[in-house]
Amino acid sequence: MPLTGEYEPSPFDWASQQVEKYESSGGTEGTEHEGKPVIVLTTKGNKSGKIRKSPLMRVEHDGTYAVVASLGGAPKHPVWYHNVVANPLVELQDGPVRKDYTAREVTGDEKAVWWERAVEVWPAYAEYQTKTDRQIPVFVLEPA
Ligand SMILES: C[C@H](OP(=O)(O)OC[C@@H](O)[C@@H](O)[C@@H](O)Cn1c2nc(=O)[nH]c(=O)c-2cc2ccc(O)cc21)C(=O)N[C@@H](CCC(=O)N[C@@H](CCC(=O)O)C(=O)O)C(=O)O
Repeated sequence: MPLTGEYEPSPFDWASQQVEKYESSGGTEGTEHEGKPVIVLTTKGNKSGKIRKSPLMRVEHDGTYAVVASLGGAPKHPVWYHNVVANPLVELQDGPVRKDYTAREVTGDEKAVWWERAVEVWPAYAEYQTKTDRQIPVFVLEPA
């Protein structure tokens, strides 16, 4: 069941413009960042109830995805993290395919496996983690 509510574009112009290009092209344009694949995560605002969309690096294994709340190694989590914690039912668009997923934050060995997969796709994640004491969260998204 798709998330419903009023869509509020990100105030980060490059992010909202990438979402716009991604969605208006049916997932055929705006699907990369520095040559690497990107997905669009749709979440429900945990305070406003608005629909929020975040382009994120694509980390996938056997039909399961992971999203990494890195925000470039900033001291605080991206706010979409709090949306997912509050409302684990999310949507993920990968190219032309958009589906519902249930997100859960992973820890320990399971996180280590997904972190390795994430760094393989986007090595900068490892660098981001060295920039902050914050443990960069990873969610695994399983088909809802
Ligand atoms: C700027 C802020 O965005 P954010 O949710 O913190 O997310 C910041 C970034 O993570 C987000 O822009 C990502 O898309 C950036 N980004 C990546 N960010 C990552 O964290 N990981 C990635 O792998 C990643 C890849 C990526 C690739 C391409 C690209 O263009 C951007 C990429 C934002 O949207 N703030 C809104 C509020 C958004 C919101 O969700 N509000 C909630 C309340 C949230 C709360 O305060 O609890 C609500 O509506 O209820 C505002 O200030 O009005």
